[in-house]
Amino acid sequence: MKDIWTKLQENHSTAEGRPIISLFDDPQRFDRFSVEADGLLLDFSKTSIDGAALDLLLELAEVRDVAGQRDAMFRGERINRSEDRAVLHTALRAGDDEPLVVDGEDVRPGIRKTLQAMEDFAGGIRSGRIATAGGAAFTDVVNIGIGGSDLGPVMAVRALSPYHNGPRCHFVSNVDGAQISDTLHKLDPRSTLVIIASKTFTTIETMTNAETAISWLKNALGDEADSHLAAVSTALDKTAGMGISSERVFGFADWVGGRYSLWGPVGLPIMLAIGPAEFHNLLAGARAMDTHFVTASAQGNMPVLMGLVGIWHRNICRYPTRAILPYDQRLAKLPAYLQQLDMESNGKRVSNGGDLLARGSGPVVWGEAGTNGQHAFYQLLHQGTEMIPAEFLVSSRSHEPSLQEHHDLLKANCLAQSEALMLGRSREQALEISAALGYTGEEQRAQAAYRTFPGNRPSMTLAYPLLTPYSLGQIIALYEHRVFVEGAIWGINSFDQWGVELGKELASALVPMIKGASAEGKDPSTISLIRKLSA
Ligand SMILES: O=P(O)(O)OC[C@H]1O[C@H](O)[C@H](O)[C@@H](O)[C@@H]1O
Repeated sequence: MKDIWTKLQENHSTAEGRPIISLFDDPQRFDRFSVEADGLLLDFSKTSIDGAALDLLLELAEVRDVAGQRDAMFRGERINRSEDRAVLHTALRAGDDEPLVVDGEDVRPGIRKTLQAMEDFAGGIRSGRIATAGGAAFTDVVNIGIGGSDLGPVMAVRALSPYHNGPRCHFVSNVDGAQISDTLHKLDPRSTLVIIASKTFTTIETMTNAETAISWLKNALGDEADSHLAAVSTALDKTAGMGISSERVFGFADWVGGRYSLWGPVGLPIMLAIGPAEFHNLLAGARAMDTHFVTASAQGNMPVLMGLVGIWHRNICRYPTRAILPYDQRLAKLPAYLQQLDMESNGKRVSNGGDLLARGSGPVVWGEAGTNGQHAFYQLLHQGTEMIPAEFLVSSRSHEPSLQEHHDLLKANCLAQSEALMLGRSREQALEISAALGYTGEEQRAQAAYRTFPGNRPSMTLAYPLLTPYSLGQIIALYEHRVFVEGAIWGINSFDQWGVELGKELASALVPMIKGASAEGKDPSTISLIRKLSA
């Protein structure tokens, strides 16, 4: 019997060259190839997936037991096999009283306690009750962290700027002294709170930046610098070693992956910026998406369908990348956030069991806020030699009602792009345009070729009412679960990240060589580069 992958491949080959627009001969196309959940709409009708392909994809999800794997995650089973850990970021936003036992212990009371501690602290800083060494209210917060201890808060704080009513938040991630220097330069240590965020509290970039920031505080405040510090980590022994007092440390457990951690203490800058009540709305949005993911049938399940479209594009159409295109300037950091979420989770070449994968896994994820991207790389999307499935995000309403003209233009541009990608412009139309411009003969042919758009390029559009804490929570959780669905189908561990280790080890060994120690044993390229960089 043919396996589903073969059947999918055959479906694809048979339909090769069929215009996506022809699929709309089916008047039900939009309804069947879109899904709504709690105000969100995901339209994937502008893809080459037809009814038979969708049925096969749904069968694939069933054969791969996506639902069973999902339930195992929510139950707290140790699905992160290589690190022997549960995966329970969903528990941070569950708001649920039913016991959830991990390692013989109900984790719910601890989650509630930490959330309460975050609220007390954030509330205190925001009201001025927790004051600076000089007795004033903090005006600025600097979050020092990298990867999962940076990208979530950076993305969400920026996304939710209309809700900011707390201290200004700044972020330092890169070990490049330029970033911390540029950040601290514009701040006053006497009114600045520094949060050191690191799950492991060993990450060299964060530890180096933390030391620099602590010295900066100490130079201005002496022994009182401690009252301007807080930490977020799973390694409470290490935070104590840095001299951060325990009531300023917000812990979390190792069953929260770094790139899934903004729902707990790593989200402290978000709570400081928008306040505990709005932070709860962020959690509520994610919780609603969790409930949808757990309860909706596969046919109407947004993360499942989004994941299946991803599988179709990656494994059946063999497109190596996907573009994230938010028509929402406040989501400008979403592509960077999703790069870590998706590529660190699913950029794997071996299965959960340690065998080489038979087919491609996670694609390259990249993107930029629309409309800026239109004036940069969309040329390639429309007329380049690569096919790049595009994922548009756009809201019905904006936070700027007095600037309605802007939002109308934004929406029109978003829809124009998915339409142009799908429909393209035929050679006949292009010839007519060239003729109207006065070109004839060979020149008309060439001018028409420049103006021809092949079309038939797939896209999905995620539409949401307005970018609020609630809808942002829904959107992030949607993408988390989409990554989960794809990883479950590929049979990989989406929750480890061994691929980042080798570079870290080699960097530690190279530091003395950069400082002048012998580089003997290194390859000739590295030796020559050390010499050049030491000059
Ligand atoms: O939070 P930390 O322990 O400092 O880790 C920060 C980041 O660095 C690591 O190298 C991982 O690749 C990321 O998954 C992680 O988010």
